[in-house]
Amino acid sequence: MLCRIVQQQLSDAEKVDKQDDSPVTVADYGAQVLVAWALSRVDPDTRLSMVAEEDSASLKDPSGAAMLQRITDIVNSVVVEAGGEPLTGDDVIALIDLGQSAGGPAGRHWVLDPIDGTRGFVGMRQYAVCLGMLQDGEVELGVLGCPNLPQDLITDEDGGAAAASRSGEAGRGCLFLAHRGAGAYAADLWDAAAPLQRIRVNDVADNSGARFMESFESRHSDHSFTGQVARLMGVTLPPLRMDSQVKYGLLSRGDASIFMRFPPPSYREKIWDHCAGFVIVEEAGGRVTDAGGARLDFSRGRWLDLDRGIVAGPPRAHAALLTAVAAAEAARAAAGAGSSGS
Ligand SMILES: Nc1ncnc2c1ncn2[C@@H]1O[C@H](COP(=O)(O)O)[C@@H](OP(=O)(O)O)[C@H]1O
Ligand SMILES: [Mg+2]
Ligand SMILES: [Mg+2]
Ligand SMILES: [Mg+2]
Repeated sequence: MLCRIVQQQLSDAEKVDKQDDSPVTVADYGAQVLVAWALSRVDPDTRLSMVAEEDSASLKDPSGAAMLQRITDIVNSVVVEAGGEPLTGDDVIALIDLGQSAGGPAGRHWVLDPIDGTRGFVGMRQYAVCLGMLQDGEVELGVLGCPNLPQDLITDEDGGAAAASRSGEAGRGCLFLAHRGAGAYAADLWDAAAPLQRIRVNDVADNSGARFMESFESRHSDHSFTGQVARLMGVTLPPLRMDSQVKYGLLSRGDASIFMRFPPPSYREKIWDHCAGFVIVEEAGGRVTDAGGARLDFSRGRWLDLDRGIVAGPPRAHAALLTAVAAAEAARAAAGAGSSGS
């Protein structure tokens, strides 16, 4: 709800000042504080170990005082409504700092991306609040809150209308959740009493009918390489380009059957960008691996160690993906060798 309020304010303010991206900062921090606050409240006697994206350094600086006040105010509007005591600025900093855990293979760690898809949030597109739970190195729980995502299957060819945000519009707002061994589910994000619906990946028999997903931002994933892989797989539909882990939700629900992410070689993936989505896809019957076929390993701390990129899909499509990636790389290497020799 906090994120939805801020995104709405952002769309109103956009007409005034396009350069001011401080509202998104308020929402990133605000969501991180609220999740840490809610988890601490459930289990007040245990100090949470949390691996989260945001840190409080800039808020501790005197120049961050006004921002800290804005965050505290908006967080308190939600805390008070939930029956809690208002938080002070120091409480807010302490809750943000819970997110500095190093994670690792032992014990319980909550993994949080308070707003995944920040570019989508600012651009009035898709974003997600993403929370996972690691227990002794394995992802046991995952939750994705997707305020702008259509509740119905996406049927338009390129998903363009679905990718764009319709904040507050009826039929938008999905919650995806999974508990290892107990399946993956979807529900109406705005209705806590809504029934959970079991979801499954869609293992299409013929890739020509498959839809593939990738980042909206070409800086985050090489669109030309993924297009080449899709062609080699026989995919004919245009890509569905969306921000954030909503893509893992859509894969789990069967809106699309192929997910690819090939960032620049120097980029290191963070665990909070994939943790919640990973267990949801696996519990929906899918696979999520690096381009070499190794299952993602969240037990190594705040980062993932990957071979090139990430590919995901139902078992049959996933196997076809690994083959096509290898073929696309071989073709690229051959073309590179050819051009350097000429
Ligand atoms: N050059 C890059 N390559 C790959 N991922 C990047 C990137 N720069 C940022 N990202 C990550 O991509 C995430 C968004 O994923 P997607 O591309 O699927 O929308 C960002 O999460 P945040 O928005 O939480 O910062 C960020 O962590
Ligand atoms: Mg992220
Ligand atoms: Mg984020
Ligand atoms: Mg970020």
